[in-house]
Amino acid sequence: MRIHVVDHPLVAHKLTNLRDETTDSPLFRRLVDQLVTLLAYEATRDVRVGPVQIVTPVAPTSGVRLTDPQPLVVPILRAGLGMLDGMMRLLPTAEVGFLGMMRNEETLEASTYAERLPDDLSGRQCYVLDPMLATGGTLAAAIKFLTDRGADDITAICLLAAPEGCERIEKELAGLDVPVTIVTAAMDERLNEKGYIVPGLGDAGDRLYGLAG
Ligand SMILES: O=P(O)(O)OC[C@H]1O[C@H](OP(=O)(O)OP(=O)(O)O)[C@H](O)[C@@H]1O
Ligand SMILES: O=c1cc[nH]c(=O)[nH]1
Ligand SMILES: [Mg+2]
Repeated sequence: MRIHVVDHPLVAHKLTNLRDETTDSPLFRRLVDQLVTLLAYEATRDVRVGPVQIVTPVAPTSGVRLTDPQPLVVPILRAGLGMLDGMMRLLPTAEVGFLGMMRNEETLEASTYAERLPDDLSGRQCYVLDPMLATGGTLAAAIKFLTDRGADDITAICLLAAPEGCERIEKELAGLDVPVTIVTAAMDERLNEKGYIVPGLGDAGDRLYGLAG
């Protein structure tokens, strides 16, 4: 598993504002949108392209275009939905599959409550969107879901990651012969006793959409 922490002053600036507890939901949503576009630029460094011939108004030339099958973007509901528009701005021809997952806040175990994905993901580059990689339970389950469908190339874009969660994913994916890359704006210090990322930004879903009740 490869972990790429994006080191860029604009990312750091926007992340600081995102973390700030005085940032309200409308600004939080805008910052998530802007951050994901910056992270996606790094995350798509290996997106598959193939050569094409075109003619400019001046002369014929060669270039590249994204190849089929188009990449699949998979936001993890609920909070990952806040990252979808920013990702699609960069990859407008991508297809979108959905996974609804929820972490039990007592046991910290993730469960899946919704799924709408293509049946066969072999040969597809999959980009999973989830702002928080905390214990890693949610992302590990999502990656297994995708590999069970044949995905063979997975990149997860997370705004924040915790070292404990990355270690867990590494362990759970040992033996899985699929390249997995995690792209994040920051590797935070640790988890607290409630499984929240420290310093983190609180509950991403609640800050995007309000309390789930
Ligand atoms: O790494 P983990 O310990 O599994 O935690 C991370 C998950 O927790 C949050 O989702 P949550 O369950 O709060 O659902 P929500 O997006 O609907 O708020 C977050 O959006 C991640 O999906
Ligand atoms: O810090 C955390 C951990 C899990 N989910 C969140 O939204 N925030
Ligand atoms: Mg939540």
